[in-house]
Amino acid sequence: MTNTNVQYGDYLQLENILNAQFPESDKHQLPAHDEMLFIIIHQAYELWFKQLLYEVDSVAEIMSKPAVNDNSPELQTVVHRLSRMVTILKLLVHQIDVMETMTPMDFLDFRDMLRPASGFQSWQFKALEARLGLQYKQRFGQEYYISQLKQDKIDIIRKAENEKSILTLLNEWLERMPFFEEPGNWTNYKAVTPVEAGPEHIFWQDYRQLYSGGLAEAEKDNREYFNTVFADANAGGERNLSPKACRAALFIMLYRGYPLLQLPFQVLNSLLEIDEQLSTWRYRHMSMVHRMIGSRIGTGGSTGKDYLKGALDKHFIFAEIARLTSFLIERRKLPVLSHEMGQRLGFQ
Ligand code: HEM
Ligand SMILES: N[C@@H](CC(=O)c1ccccc1NC=O)C(=O)O
Repeated sequence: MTNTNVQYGDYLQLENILNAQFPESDKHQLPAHDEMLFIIIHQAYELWFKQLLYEVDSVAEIMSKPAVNDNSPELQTVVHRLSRMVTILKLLVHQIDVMETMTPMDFLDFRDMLRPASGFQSWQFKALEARLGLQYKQRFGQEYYISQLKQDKIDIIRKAENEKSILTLLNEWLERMPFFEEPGNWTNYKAVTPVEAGPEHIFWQDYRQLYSGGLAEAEKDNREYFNTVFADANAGGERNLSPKACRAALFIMLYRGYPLLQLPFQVLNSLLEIDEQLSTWRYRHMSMVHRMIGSRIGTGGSTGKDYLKGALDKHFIFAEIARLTSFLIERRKLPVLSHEMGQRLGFQ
């Protein structure tokens, strides 16, 4: 056994973190009991943001490798860490309950002393959004984005924006999915609908026709929408996921029962859950803000609740994955894959 003498308090740097609460109300000698809670809650959030960033960075590192094997321990690690992030985010959503034990009148006791501080200055929160894939051009209220930040913190956010985000890495990973380009998987494919020889892959020709056939009259526009999302001719523009990547993601969702597609499905699913938890947090934060300060402007100078509503509506990161559910068809109508493809995906 290694001979050590690590002490609890030293190890956890308790001298530092337990002596890091300095209420403004004390400085002004205008005691406000709830400011201690306000500080500690924010500190707890920032510690968790740090952990989330640590997990995101590690996931990005694994996904940056030229080939992440779909059935490998590496993908297992990605899934495991993404689910950990989901669990942490759920905790962060619940933590709002504790904040809400403070009443608007108790908040007013110290609110004015905080200006211009606000959550706007949480560079870790912004870096987290950026590392996941939220781009500057997509942000609501760009005028506020870095308005309250000092240059060293702006640099941290810019650096996070310039690294390959999880969304970009997801696109690259999906594009590398090999199954459609291996002819042996498709020679014995039995199309359900009449297909013609042509440039479009037999599976997608078949699937497009199956999908169109199942649409209600009022949904006929979805045919065009299908092509917009999946046809190579429509690559580029504002999209983060290419048609090829979208085809791979849809295929994973459709055939997730095959062993080789189980982990990839969980990757997609955890990313959607991360988006959902972040959005739940934004919603709960916004409602809390409305309850706390009504329609007053924020200490950070924004319109307050209205700004937060705009961010809530626009800051979805994995929306292009979420919208793929419009293109699912019933399991019982799914084309049966060839024996060769079945073997390739792991059923013997
Ligand atoms: C009494 C409780 C709170 C109130 C009234 C409140 C209010 C606000 C307001 C008005 C804004 C918009 C910026 C501004 O103009 O000030 C904002 C932004 C923000 N707040 Fe809070 N907040 C509260 C608690 C929290 C907590 C506990 C956190 C946890 C870290 C937090 C994190 C943030 C973040 C990250 C933003 C930026 C959001 C974005 O740009 O999308 N806030 N908050
Ligand atoms: N923006 C809030 C104040 C506030 O919540 C806050 C102030 C200082 C440090 C963190 C804060 N939390 C989140 O915005 C307000 O306008 O009341």
